[in-house]
Amino acid sequence: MAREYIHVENVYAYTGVLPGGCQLCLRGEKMVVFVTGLCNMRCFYCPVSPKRLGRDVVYVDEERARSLEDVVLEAFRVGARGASITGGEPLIVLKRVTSIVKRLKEAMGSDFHIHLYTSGHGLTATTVRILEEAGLDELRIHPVEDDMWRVVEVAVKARRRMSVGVEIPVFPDRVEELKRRIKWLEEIGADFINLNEVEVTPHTLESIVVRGYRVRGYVVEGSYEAGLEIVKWAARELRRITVHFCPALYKDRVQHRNRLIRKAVRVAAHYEEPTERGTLTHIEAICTPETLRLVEEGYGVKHSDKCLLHPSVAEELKKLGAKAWLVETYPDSERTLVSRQPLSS
Ligand SMILES: C[S@@+](CC[C@H](N)C(=O)[O-])C[C@H]1O[C@@H](n2cnc3c(N)ncnc32)[C@H](O)[C@@H]1O
Ligand code: SF4
Repeated sequence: MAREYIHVENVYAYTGVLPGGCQLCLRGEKMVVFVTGLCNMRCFYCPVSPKRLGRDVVYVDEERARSLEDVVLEAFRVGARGASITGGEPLIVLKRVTSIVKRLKEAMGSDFHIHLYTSGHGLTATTVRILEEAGLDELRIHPVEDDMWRVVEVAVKARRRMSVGVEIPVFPDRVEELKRRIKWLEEIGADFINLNEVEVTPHTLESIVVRGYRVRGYVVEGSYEAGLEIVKWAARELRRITVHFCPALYKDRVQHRNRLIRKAVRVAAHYEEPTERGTLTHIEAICTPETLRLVEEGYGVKHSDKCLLHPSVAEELKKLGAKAWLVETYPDSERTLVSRQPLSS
């Protein structure tokens, strides 16, 4: 009998039980810990920004982290209920990964769900145990070369409680090969495979196109249809393994936006208003006796020669003819500017 198959256009398609990490990610409750930009692979489709790839730097969401405590602080700040650890190749800095996993579990509680991405390069039964003992909940392997698929079997055999699966971009000319691989994954007892719609960035465009793929917008044409076909096939043919397809539009629009919204709501200062896009707005006004009065009444703060005020006083400022701007920023610690418009317009 065929299994249930769930498809919400541009959100997801899956059969089986969604991996724990994906369930939290759907709600924007996972923070992303980029543990190093170092990587010994050279995937032609690698989406990691050239600003990070090859550099041994740590970021949490979009913030640079310089210590373990920076990572924990961000988890508290955004109210994360889990984390995904990625890179570069996280296993190159295994010690850093285990310290982060242990510290996050200690600070956020044992229910805080942590998954790790790896190409599997250098992954052995010992590494799997080390990761599991640190508290890792889920391992997602991206076998970059044909002979690296066997690493998945090593991990499945070595794990005791951790969930182990594969996560790879799905190229439209590899559907039949992937079906064969997924059948094998089910046989060896892997828990899931996540198929990503292939994303294209300005720095991978050329290397993707020279291999004969067509690009539409920022994805490889046919990747969406290939992902859906594989999920439908798995619902019909397989019994146990979860097969999940994650469209790029969903990742970009929903996942990222939900994460920003959660962060904006948590970090907003008393003069900032979170928007439904996950940004923050405030009013920047030249300090005058009137705007300083609004500061004293609790609507804002004085910042050098400017008053930063809550958008709820916009109408009053317009009536006063105050020189002011409506400012929209991202909720990051730098408050990266999105737009700045005169209030009167
Ligand atoms: C960028 S990698 C970094 C972690 C690790 N080096 C790895 O390859 O798994 C994180 C995830 O992105 C996926 N990925 C890589 N290139 C992609 C692309 N162009 N589109 C969508 N997903 C991609 C990988 O399969 C992996 O699951
Ligand atoms: S293994 Fe991961 S980080 Fe390294 S090049 Fe490939 S996709 Fe990029």
